Amino acid sequence: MKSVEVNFDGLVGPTHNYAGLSEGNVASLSNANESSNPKSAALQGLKKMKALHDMGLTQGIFAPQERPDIYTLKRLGFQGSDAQILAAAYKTSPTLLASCCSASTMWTANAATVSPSADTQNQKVHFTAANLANKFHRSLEPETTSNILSAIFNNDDYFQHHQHLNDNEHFGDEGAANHTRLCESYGDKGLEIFTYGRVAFNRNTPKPVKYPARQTLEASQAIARLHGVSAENAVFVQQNPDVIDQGVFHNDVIAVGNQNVLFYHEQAYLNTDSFKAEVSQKFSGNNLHFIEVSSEQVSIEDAVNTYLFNTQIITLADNSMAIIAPMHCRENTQVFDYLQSLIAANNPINHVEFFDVNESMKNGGGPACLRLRVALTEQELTAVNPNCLLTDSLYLKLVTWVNKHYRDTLTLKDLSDPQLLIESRTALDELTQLLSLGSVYRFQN
Ligand SMILES: NCCC[C@H](NC(=O)CCC(=O)O)C(=O)O
Repeated sequence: MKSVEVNFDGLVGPTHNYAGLSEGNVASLSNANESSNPKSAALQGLKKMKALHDMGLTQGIFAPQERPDIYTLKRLGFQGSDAQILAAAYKTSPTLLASCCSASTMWTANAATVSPSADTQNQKVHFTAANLANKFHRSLEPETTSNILSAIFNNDDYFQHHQHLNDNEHFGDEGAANHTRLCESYGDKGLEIFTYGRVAFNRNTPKPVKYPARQTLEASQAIARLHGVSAENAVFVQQNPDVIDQGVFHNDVIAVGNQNVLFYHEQAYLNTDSFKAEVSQKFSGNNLHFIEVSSEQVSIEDAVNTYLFNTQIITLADNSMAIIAPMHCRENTQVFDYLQSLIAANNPINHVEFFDVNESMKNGGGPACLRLRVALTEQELTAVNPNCLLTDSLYLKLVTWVNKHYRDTLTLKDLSDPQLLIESRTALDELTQLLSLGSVYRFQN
């Protein structure tokens, strides 16, 4: 049966801001406290979605979450009216308030891990929301993420949803940012590659020294077990701790796969040779392409600054592949030249398109961070909530919706403005109607 890969892009929420919350993420720290432009951020994201839709891909939309997260502030002891809670939280700790206002759910590569039905024992598509336990602001996401996943993939015959892993760093799970899948075509049984940063239950194994390793082996193994992915169809590989210490906080900052292509930096993995041997042995399709980029071609620093590997590799209707890159890759001469040589060389990638997703990049999120890939058979696709799939008319409605509700500048001080809370809830309430999501947010119950 024909299958497609659908990208579900995170719609940027109305409180998008730069708070410097992500230690180990170079862009997040270096842009801390700058003022943001939520309206442009959301429109940039929508433009990318529309462009991929126009290229013939099926494009999905993943709703943002309710922020400010008043419930978390109440749980942490703030009391009174919403306005009093926001004011007191800002006075106590602007960083705490910013954490409860982050629009970080836009990076849907961290929303969940997805195993397509071809890979799983019961032949259903499996979803596990990521617990994102390493960062407080991101640990607020999984419950609503699960609500949204259930509202999009709402059919037990085809879709199975699992509770996020235990909220503890031993099972730190960052979702699809550390998971990629190789396959011949999307409907074939694939090889799922789980990349982890450290082993939680064994202290004597390598790990980064400067920055946190967010994903553990134990979490990756639990996901594979829950999803019913067999050992022959899974590879567990450790990320090179040295590159985590240079700002590669997720594996998708340094590697990306699509079908029979794995595009990665030579320093991405800890034991590259044994990893490649295992992948070659377990990959059941033909013509596997390892596209390995050397440090001489592109340094780790340039990879982190331009997000060369946080690109999307997509398959077009004629079966050729295109690479969807951020503008930073065009502006850096060495990376731009490398990309020209990549598309000219003998491999399936023949085109490159550059996109301005700068508002997201300034928080360390490139094109690949903004999307969650879900490979679906034609039949499964008909079971997906149709209002979460982009059409020309939905695109126009969403652009109008953003222009109506979003601010074009936001500073950390603005996060304590009670009017922002009202604006966000009004916008999200309208959005749940546009996307037919039902009541996925707490304020709606
Ligand atoms: N996959 C890309 C994730 C980027 C995300 N950045 C942030 O949360 C930055 C938020 C801030 O600093 O305001 C992170 O590091 O998890």
